[in-house]
Amino acid sequence: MGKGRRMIKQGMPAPLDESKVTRKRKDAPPAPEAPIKKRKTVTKAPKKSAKPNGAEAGGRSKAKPVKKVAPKPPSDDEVSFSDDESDGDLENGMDGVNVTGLDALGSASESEDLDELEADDFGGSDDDVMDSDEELKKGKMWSDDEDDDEIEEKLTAANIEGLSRKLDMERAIEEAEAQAELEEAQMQTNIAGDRPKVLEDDEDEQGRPITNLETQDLQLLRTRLSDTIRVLDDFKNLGEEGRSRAEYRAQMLKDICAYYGYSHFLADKLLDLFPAREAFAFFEANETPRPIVIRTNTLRSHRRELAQSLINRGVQLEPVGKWSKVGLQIFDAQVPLGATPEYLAGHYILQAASSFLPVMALAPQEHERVLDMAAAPGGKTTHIAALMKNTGCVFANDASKDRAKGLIGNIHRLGVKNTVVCNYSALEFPKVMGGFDRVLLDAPCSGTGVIAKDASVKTNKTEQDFMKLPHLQKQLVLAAIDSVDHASKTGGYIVYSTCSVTLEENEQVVQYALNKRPNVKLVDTGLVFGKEGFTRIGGKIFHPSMKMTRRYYPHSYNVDGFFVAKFKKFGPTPANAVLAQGVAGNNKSQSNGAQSSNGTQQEGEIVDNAPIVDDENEDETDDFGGFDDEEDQMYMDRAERAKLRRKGQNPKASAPANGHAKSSPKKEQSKETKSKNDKVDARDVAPAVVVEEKKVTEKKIKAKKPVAGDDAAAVVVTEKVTEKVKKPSKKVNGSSTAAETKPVKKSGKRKST
Ligand SMILES: C[S@@+](CC[C@H](N)C(=O)[O-])C[C@H]1O[C@@H](n2cnc3c(N)ncnc32)[C@H](O)[C@@H]1O
Repeated sequence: MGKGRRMIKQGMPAPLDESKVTRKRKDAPPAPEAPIKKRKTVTKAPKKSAKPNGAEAGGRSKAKPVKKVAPKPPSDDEVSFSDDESDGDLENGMDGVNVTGLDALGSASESEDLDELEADDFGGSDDDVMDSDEELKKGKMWSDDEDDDEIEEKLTAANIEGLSRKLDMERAIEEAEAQAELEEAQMQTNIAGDRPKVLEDDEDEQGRPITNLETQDLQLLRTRLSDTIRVLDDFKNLGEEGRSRAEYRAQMLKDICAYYGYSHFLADKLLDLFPAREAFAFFEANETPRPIVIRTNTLRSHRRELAQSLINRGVQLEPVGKWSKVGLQIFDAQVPLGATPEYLAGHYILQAASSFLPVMALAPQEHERVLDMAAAPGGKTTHIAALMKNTGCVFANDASKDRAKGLIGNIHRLGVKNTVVCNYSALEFPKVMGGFDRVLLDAPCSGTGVIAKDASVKTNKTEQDFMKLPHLQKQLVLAAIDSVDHASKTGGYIVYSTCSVTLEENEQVVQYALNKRPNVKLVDTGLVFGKEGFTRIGGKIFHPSMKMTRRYYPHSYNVDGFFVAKFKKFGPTPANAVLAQGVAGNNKSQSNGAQSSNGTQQEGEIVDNAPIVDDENEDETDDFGGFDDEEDQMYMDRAERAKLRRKGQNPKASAPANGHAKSSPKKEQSKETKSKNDKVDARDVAPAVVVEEKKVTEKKIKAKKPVAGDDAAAVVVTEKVTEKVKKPSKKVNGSSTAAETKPVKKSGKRKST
């Protein structure tokens, strides 16, 4: 038995061991009161145990140590949003999609329910809790960005005292729980090596096994679950004769539904992701809340100063882990964390640890232009702005006007000054604006990674949701890719993230993007922990580079379930992208594509088409088949003439600087002898040409739907907005394309010097 999950450090844990899986607290014996150094703030009272699915565990009367109630903070993402937010706000394809109560969306967000702060979660004192003086003196607790020499004991002394008292108390509770569990296991579990009798012999008239086990008998259900897992772990030796693995798996599925209260459909989907034992750990971890974490807002404070202030207010905390320089894990708070003076002054934001990860992967740089496509309530936007030190420009967009209000609130509270809030469906990008150095798409999702926070996900997700949501996510990820400037000097990156663990919303979406956009490739996220994305699972095969994506699970890292993928865009968006989608799957190479193991293509995984091309061998093929050399040359020549005119020279009198004669020598070249390099030049030069055509206009950045009165005014700025330049139709592969648009360089771009 381990310590309560709220005490387990977030980040890389020890390998999974069932004995360490948090026991359901309903099973916990009454807390031994005597050995505990009782603190005034911790009240103990017997509490009725509850079924994991939320129902009362009938008749079971085991008491458990009762929670210390911390005042609930006005969770930053909940304050301003109504649950009944109209779907009309979520345009384009969101209708009828059962997105996890948007309040819980983005584990992301800061919706930890502080009422959950229970005393019995503060257990344990295992090694990974850094609380010793030794470590403190070595300066291990505070991150590299802080001056180690200044990690004074005075900062931590109060904290340590409180922590160690709590640890003593929790250790006693955990030991009692562990002992009870051991005794129970000895009584009820088959002795290792025996073949457990798990499957029922009796069958009903239709030949289905009759389950005699009362589903209400949680204890027996749990025992059977653990026996089933033991058999599945060692089927050869422990499986009953004449029984198949599938039968055991079916039994496990049934028991999981009964024990944890999942729909059959969702439990089946989640079970498919893991080996049996790990699946059990996953379901189990979803029954306990993740630790409360705050992110220091470095625009207004330093982590050390913030920690000191909160410790002075009686908050027990420590750095979230070495992987973050700004996170603080809260173990106990005697003040409402959402109403401290530090909170109100914007020194921190309540934010789940996993929500740091996409922004860390995005790694925005100072002076860049960054788009956060689905930004509300702004946990990640404000993190991005802080990393950029309020320089450059962040466009924080959300389709929900109500949620955008919360986003604006957070932006103001945290002192963010480089951000423009907009209210579009992200599907409208890059039409609204393009050419970003980096884009974050923290996509709307089913929330299967945040079940601990929103248990309704267990039952309210339907098969339709897992069709509609991925469909939207796929469209959004293409919009994200198309909004990035592949030629950005500092960036050219797209990060896609969800707080879901399903394949449909993660690897399949990423694979779809790879298939549809051969001008992107997956790159390392730079995150120091996380499991590799799947390259092969359940008959599905994904591109080998998928292992560069990262998966996070509650049972592995004690963080919300999460997925992070990082793309690098290395070529312009194919002019014929839309056409390519139309004819997808017909032909050509599968270099980015996925195939099922039997070689058949699967929906959303396969499609196209053009091969991936590295920057280096861009000259090998015209990947997108959409460049018209003559037309490009015309633009280049026109740009050259305009440039000369600007310099006061007569373009007719002098030859263009690039050596092309006015009449374009390219026209004289035969198609066969055209250099492929010319095409690359054309791509590079084309945007500048458009600038010459003065198609960039000065506009008010569209807070199309004004979002929040006075607040909105503060974040709406005047910017130069990209406009599209209509290009004439042209032939691609012999067929006429629709009139295409060409992204235009924005002269308003504020670049790093
Ligand atoms: C996971 S939440 C974003 C959390 C946010 N990134 C944060 O860290 O606070 C997903 C968001 O997507 C928004 N959304 C849903 N559909 C959208 C669309 N088509 N375009 C833009 N935003 C959308 C929802 O309103 C929701 O706020």
